[in-house]
Amino acid sequence: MSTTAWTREPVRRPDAAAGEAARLRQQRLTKPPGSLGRLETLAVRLAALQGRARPRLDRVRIVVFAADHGVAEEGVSAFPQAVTVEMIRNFARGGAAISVLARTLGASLEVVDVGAAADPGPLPGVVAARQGAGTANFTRAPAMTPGQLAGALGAGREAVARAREAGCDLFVAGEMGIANTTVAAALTAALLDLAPDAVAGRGTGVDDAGLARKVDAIRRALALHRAAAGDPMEALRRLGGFEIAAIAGAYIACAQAGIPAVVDGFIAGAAALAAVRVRPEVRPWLLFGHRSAEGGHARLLAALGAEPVLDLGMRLGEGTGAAASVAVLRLACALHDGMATFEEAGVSGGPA
Ligand SMILES: O=C(O)c1ccc[n+]([C@@H]2O[C@H](COP(=O)([O-])O)[C@@H](O)[C@H]2O)c1
Ligand SMILES: Cc1cc2nc[nH]c2cc1C
Repeated sequence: MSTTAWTREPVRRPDAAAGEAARLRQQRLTKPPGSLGRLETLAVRLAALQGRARPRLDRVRIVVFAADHGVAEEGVSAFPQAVTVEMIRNFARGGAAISVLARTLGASLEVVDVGAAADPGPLPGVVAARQGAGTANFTRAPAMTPGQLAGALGAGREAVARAREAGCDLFVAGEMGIANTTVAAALTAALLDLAPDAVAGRGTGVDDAGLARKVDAIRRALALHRAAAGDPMEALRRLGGFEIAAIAGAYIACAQAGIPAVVDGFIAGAAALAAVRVRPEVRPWLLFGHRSAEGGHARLLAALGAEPVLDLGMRLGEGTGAAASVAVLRLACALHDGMATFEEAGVSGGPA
């Protein structure tokens, strides 16, 4: 039987010397100091995380974790639950937004079924790590049993192990799960002690009545699981979801393996919050790809002290916002690696 003991194993520390070497190189490149703004600091950060003065993003791994949620029966989504498994098939056929972004970036894409309500059966590029046919409705019971939580966290860890084996400069976790904005909002509210209406948004596009049902479902769930709020692992078990726990597990495993991860939108952000609350040393390994349009994401980012790379009004999930940011991160690395120094170019006014 799987356990969560591995989540307490040591986490790597970023390489301060590689970061400092990258910072000094940035000062010598042919531009006024700081003029490339965050393209400079992102390259320096990636250098420290990858332990090399010239970071590279040649091998990007994207993993979409998919699962269903018992709370969907409360009428909190604009779409039916069947969309989760239908989208798993769409990922497998290469027709989803993240499929296009992965192809365009030359990134490898894997899908992990952590527990959609319907079993899609064997599909190319889809790993079955099913913990059940969706979680329990958390307005009535804990979302997961301890065994399911351990299995879901382990599914994330195993995805990182496969990524590492394939060679991985950067890990992107995406998610797919009808009703998971309700789950992410409940978890965020519990971990940040916020009111349900401060974190609930329209998700896939619920109307006013749907939003009211969502706020009410979160309110009832927080009341039922009140005692777990101070224990992030228990909050994740009671108020989380299979794909959210898998992503939290993946972030912890990335920090243990020394692989930087780019966090996607609101749902991945809630997983990041849970991972950081369980293991605060995970935080330096996380870059934040974008600010989602979903209500609540801005507060979540603020609580994590995170400044996202992009703000494009996206709210799709699947890892799409993080994947879009990879293009910018690659530009940061290319500038850092390819620009001439003042000395090389014979340009005056460089550092002494
Ligand atoms: O990533 C985000 O910020 C985001 C914001 C809104 C919706 N989503 C996606 O939409 C689905 C959840 O929306 P909902 O309305 O069913 O809770 C799920 O599959 C997510 O990937 C994702
Ligand atoms: C079609 C569709 C695609 C998605 N991708 C992520 N969440 C989604 C939700 C819906 C409804």
